[in-house]
Amino acid sequence: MTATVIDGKAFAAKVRGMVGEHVATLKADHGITPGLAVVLVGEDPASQVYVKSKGKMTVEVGMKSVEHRMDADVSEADLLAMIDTLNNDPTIHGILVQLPLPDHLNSDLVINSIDPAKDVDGFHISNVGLLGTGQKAMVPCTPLGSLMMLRDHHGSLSGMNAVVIGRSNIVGKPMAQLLLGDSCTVTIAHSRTKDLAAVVRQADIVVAAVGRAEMVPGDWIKPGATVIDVGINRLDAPEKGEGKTKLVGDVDYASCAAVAGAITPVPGGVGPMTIACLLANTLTACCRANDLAEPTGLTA
Ligand SMILES: Nc1nc2c(c(=O)[nH]1)N[C@@H](CN(C=O)c1ccc(C(=O)N[C@@H](CCC(=O)O)C(=O)O)cc1)CN2
Repeated sequence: MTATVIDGKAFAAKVRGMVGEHVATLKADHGITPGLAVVLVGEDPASQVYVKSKGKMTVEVGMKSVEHRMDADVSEADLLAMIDTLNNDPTIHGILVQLPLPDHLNSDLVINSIDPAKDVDGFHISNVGLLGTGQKAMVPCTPLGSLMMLRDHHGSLSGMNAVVIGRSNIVGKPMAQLLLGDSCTVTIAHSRTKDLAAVVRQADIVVAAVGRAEMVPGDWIKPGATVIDVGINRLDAPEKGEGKTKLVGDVDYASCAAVAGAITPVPGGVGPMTIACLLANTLTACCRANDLAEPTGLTA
């Protein structure tokens, strides 16, 4: 079997198109422009690229984009003061603090200082609790994007066996909650799971979010299963030339694609959906703040 490749780049472009259309209607009918503020602390090169990309795409869908760059040694008090200002700014509907933060900052404290209604990352403890209890929440972008691709590919996920490899607060745990919400039978596996291969072989849906390059081989995959690869790992690629690198996921793509029914590539799979869903979440937050109908097909 050769798997269908789920094209996250194309899907993300479609989602951004839907967001853009809804934003145009919000402006025309209500005079409202959704606003997203992104806070970047320090100079991590990858974070700088992601933040730049977020700003560009925010403007492309017609939203207001604000970027705040703070020095790597910024005090926690100054960062919290910045978030407080954004919490109280009526033109800002979404606030995101780019992760990871430098070690001297308490990420939990910082995230939990964001107004939960503006927490477009869905990382605030209130949103975690709302999602876990099946209530209306802001949903983390990477799991939301993965769910959208799964729904698009399968229609209903009801009754499917899903195995999520990885138990991070950002991907693994919310992904499991979302799959449960769509009536999957969900297993969360991790580095200490006994006989991980046997657990993964039971899955109709495998979500690999373990952060280890090419960890899942094709002989762990049930024939015909759908594989969502959340990993983004940069490896040296001397075969491409001196000093060159390449991106790989958490699954061994070639061997998994030979067995799976469908698979997301890296790059071009889940990654682009993360920013598309950030824009969708900002739109959702703006609609909720203004008591307007939420966009359909862009929420969990
Ligand atoms: N506050 C947050 N911080 C971080 C998040 C997040 O969701 N919220 N996620 C990641 C980084 N990230 C967005 O912030 C992100 C990662 C990857 C991609 C992406 O499109 N990747 C491409 C490859 C890009 C490349 O060539 O390097 C792909 O997979 O095709 C978008 C966003 C950590 N921090």
